[in-house]
Amino acid sequence: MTTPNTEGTAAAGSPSRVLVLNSGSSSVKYQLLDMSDRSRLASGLVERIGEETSRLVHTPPPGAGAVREREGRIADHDEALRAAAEELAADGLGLDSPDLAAIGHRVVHGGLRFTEPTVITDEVLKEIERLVPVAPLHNPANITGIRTARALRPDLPQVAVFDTAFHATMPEYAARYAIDVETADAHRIRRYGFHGTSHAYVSRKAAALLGKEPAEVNVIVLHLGNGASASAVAGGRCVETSMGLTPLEGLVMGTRSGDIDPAVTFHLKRVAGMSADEIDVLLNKKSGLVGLCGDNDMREIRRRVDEGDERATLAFDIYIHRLKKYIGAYSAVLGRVDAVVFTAGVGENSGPVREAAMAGLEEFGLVVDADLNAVRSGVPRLISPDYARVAVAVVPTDEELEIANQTFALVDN
Ligand SMILES: Nc1ncnc2c1ncn2[C@@H]1O[C@H](COP(=O)(O)OP(=O)(O)O)[C@@H](O)[C@H]1O
Ligand SMILES: CC(=O)OP(=O)(O)O
Ligand SMILES: [Mg+2]
Repeated sequence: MTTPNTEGTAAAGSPSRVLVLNSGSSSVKYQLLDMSDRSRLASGLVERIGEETSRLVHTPPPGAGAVREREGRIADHDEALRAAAEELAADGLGLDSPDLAAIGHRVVHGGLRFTEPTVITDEVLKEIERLVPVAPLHNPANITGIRTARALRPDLPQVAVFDTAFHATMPEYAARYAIDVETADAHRIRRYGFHGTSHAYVSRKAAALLGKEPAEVNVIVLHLGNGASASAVAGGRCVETSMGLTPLEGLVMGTRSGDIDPAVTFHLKRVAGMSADEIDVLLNKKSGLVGLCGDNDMREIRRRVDEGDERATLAFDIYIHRLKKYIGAYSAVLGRVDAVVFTAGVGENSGPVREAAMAGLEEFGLVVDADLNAVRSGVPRLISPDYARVAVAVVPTDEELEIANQTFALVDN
């Protein structure tokens, strides 16, 4: 890891800050980090972009005042980023600062080509655009973020860090679908996997929590946010993950179905008369937890479960059942499992999800300690008892820090 030189002549005053943009389909998370000590200077979230009820929440540097909020329509990701830039400027941390070394962007789909952090040129941007059909909810937002950031600071290196990159090590037998090889290859149809920045960061942190090197451990990472995915990481390398050509395959998610029989789509077209676009919206935005019970926030679902609500209970049970199938499958893929690790919004915060997902898996060496599971904390921690054969852990993810590290490593030379 490079530590910027703050003394001497050549590097004196060399820029050491990185702005990270994590643009989702209807949100932007941003963070400004000082890479000399990896501290977070300011951060924020713009959510419900495109709706009347958009909201920006900005956290200024420690000691520089209270969290600020703006409510009211923010039309698109361009406007969102400009609003974020205004908030940063109000803290004296504007994008025009000479201290800024680079802007790092989360880009969800990197296809076959991008398996490393990449400085964004016109040609790279074109390739990210070409991948829109396989990440229709995500790549367009990432592209808008890149365009606006380039317009605001055309002189600055902009770096793309890809969700797919960490999964590029999957063996061919895990990455390939069992469909006609020529057709698959002609259209680059294969399993790419997503949330890779998180799976990489969390699997490394989990090894550290066990007092081991990443190369020494096999872990199953469960990234359970609004989008959700599992990965099997053997000795620091991803060998399996639950998302595929697009972020639709795998686990039950907030609004996405995860695995279904692909024939459901022909059936919807032939029998229900739906178009490909309508089926896309159904499976990506109106399915998963929201399709099953009308809510996609796990807090609300748990509240309803506790009140005895049948639809919420069934939705919860389907979510947990799918998780268990993946834990079992990935245990078999790995052969030996050292840790099962929960992360992201649901994984980090929902004790009931962790408890239910581990229930009945004692034969796999998986046990959760109820007291440890009830602890609320922002640091990596074990929730399994000492005697358990396999560690169960909660490791908060930090995609922004990981993107900042990869971005800075690329530009700081
Ligand atoms: N205290 C909590 N208990 C249970 N679930 C929570 C809690 N806080 C957040 N969540 C869940 O986390 C989800 C958001 O996770 P996050 O990782 O931020 O998702 P994304 O990055 O996809 O927006 C929410 O939709 C909600 O279901
Ligand atoms: C790839 C993906 O599903 O991302 P998110 O969870 O941010 O929607
Ligand atoms: Mg996320």
